[in-house]
Amino acid sequence: MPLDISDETTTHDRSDFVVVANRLPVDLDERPDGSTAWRRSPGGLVTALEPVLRSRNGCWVGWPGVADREIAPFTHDGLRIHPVRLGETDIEGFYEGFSNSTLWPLYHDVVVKPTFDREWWTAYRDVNRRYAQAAAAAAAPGATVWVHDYQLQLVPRMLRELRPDVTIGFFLHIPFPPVELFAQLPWRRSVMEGMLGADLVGFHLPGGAENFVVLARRLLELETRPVTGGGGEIRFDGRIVRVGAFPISIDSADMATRARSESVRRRAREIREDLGNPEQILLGVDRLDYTKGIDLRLDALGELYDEGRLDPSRTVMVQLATPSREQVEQYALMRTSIETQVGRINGDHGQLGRPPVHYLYQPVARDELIALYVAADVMLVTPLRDGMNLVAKEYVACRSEHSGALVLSEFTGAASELEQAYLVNPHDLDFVKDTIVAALEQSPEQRRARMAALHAQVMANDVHHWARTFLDTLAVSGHATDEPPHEIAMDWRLPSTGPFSPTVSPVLDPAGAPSVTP
Ligand SMILES: O=P(O)(O)OC[C@H]1O[C@H](O[C@H]2O[C@H](CO)[C@@H](O)[C@H](O)[C@H]2O)[C@H](O)[C@@H](O)[C@@H]1O
Ligand SMILES: Cc1cn([C@@H]2O[C@H](COP(=O)(O)OP(=O)(O)O)[C@@H](O)[C@H]2O)c(=O)[nH]c1=O
Repeated sequence: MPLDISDETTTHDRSDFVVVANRLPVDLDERPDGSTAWRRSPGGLVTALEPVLRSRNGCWVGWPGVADREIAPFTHDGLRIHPVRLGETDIEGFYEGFSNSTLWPLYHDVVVKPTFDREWWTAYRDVNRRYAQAAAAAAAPGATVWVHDYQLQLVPRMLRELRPDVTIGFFLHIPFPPVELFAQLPWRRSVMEGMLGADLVGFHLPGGAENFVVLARRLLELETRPVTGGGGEIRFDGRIVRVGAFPISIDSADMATRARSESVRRRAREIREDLGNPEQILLGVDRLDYTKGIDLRLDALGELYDEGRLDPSRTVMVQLATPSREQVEQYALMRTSIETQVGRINGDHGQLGRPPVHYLYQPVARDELIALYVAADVMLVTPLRDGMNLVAKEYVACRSEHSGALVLSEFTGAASELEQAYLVNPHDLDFVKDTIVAALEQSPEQRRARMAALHAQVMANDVHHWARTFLDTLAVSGHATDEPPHEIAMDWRLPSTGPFSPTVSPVLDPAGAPSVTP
């Protein structure tokens, strides 16, 4: 039933632009002495959306990262925040369970086996309803509400029921899987219908958009129309839902400016000294997640030292791993396994005070991270699957002088744009090893040519461009009526599917015959 928004006493607190995401941009840090402070939340979604919200003066609806805290709306560092309360059992069923032990592995190519649990689904549905209610309360009449990511796929439809007056965008930050994988989900129909509550559904890559349209046709038997270049239109519930690809990015100019600052340059020199002035520094920067391929790059490095192809006194590696989803079993297992690998390499190849692998399991502050990007000669980004991977773009943005090299997995969204990187299949260990050596040994001319092309790409396609193209398309998509789907110019699409198009369903059926029963 639609929500009554006529209450004059509350409408002044409502926003014309509302971002809804599982996490707020800041987490509440509860310290052992009982004091609290707000600190930046982990992950690329926050990195990307924070500057967008800041420039559009909207409000952010999300969870403050701790259980059972009732916090009234407030402003933090110029950002308007609307916290959503989650209890311990919500966190277990909705966040650790359905979001991160069902959807996350399913959408990332079942890198680990997803668990299908009916109680988690109930928790997911209940918590999605709470987010929809919070968004409905925060949105001004006729507002634009932008819902984000796999944790909140039911929110668009629930929100539309509460607030038919608002325009709703939905963006998925992780890969959207092919039909064969998605069809495993027992609640596949409800999830699809939840997302179809939006006026515009966005993905990083055309492959994800195409998978979604194919599913709408085959699973829900909806009328769809593909649009040249990926995505399309879907007729659902008397409306036209648009679907497209919008590759996310970073605040490139801000990153480049910070990287050029004297304080960051000085810190980069100190880091090199602290590491014992090695000739070359390799760098990995990830949330500690089994999708990121940290283990694979350590395997490659270990073998290169074992075989004498790299000298541990001349080439060292820094691996930052932000703690992530620590209550989920697979993450705890991955941590143990990575730390065993680091210990093995350092045990075999280190000297007193000179470990070849410098490993930190802690979040690292922004300026320290940028100094590490500036110090690193080769950046290693080797996920098995990743929606985008902003770390790759951040490293490139920091290389205004066109130095350094990026080794990048083909299975990241970023690979479709960063074609001048050293692209690798992370499963091909010998190729990864050869590529790391090639990146370290590249000539200054090769280095400059590759990095100049990469840097130009990232500087020209920043996060403001991403937000603008999505929101401009949403503005013309909102409240589309039930006319037959028509050909539209998708000039906001990604121009190419990149070197490898991993998420396109191989069973795309132009005739549209449903082969999956709902
Ligand atoms: O909130 P957490 O469970 O701690 O996880 C952090 C975020 O991880 C994921 O990030 C994704 O978004 C990035 C920006 O689009 C993209 O570059 C990356 O490839 C994705 O993995 C997750 O999707 C977010 O919801 C989380 O906040
Ligand atoms: C390790 C580390 C990272 N960051 C920042 O986190 C994001 C990571 O975004 P990405 O898209 O690469 O991947 P996920 O969203 O995590 O799946 C990026 O902006 C990093 O700069 C950080 O601030 N501090 C850290 O220690």
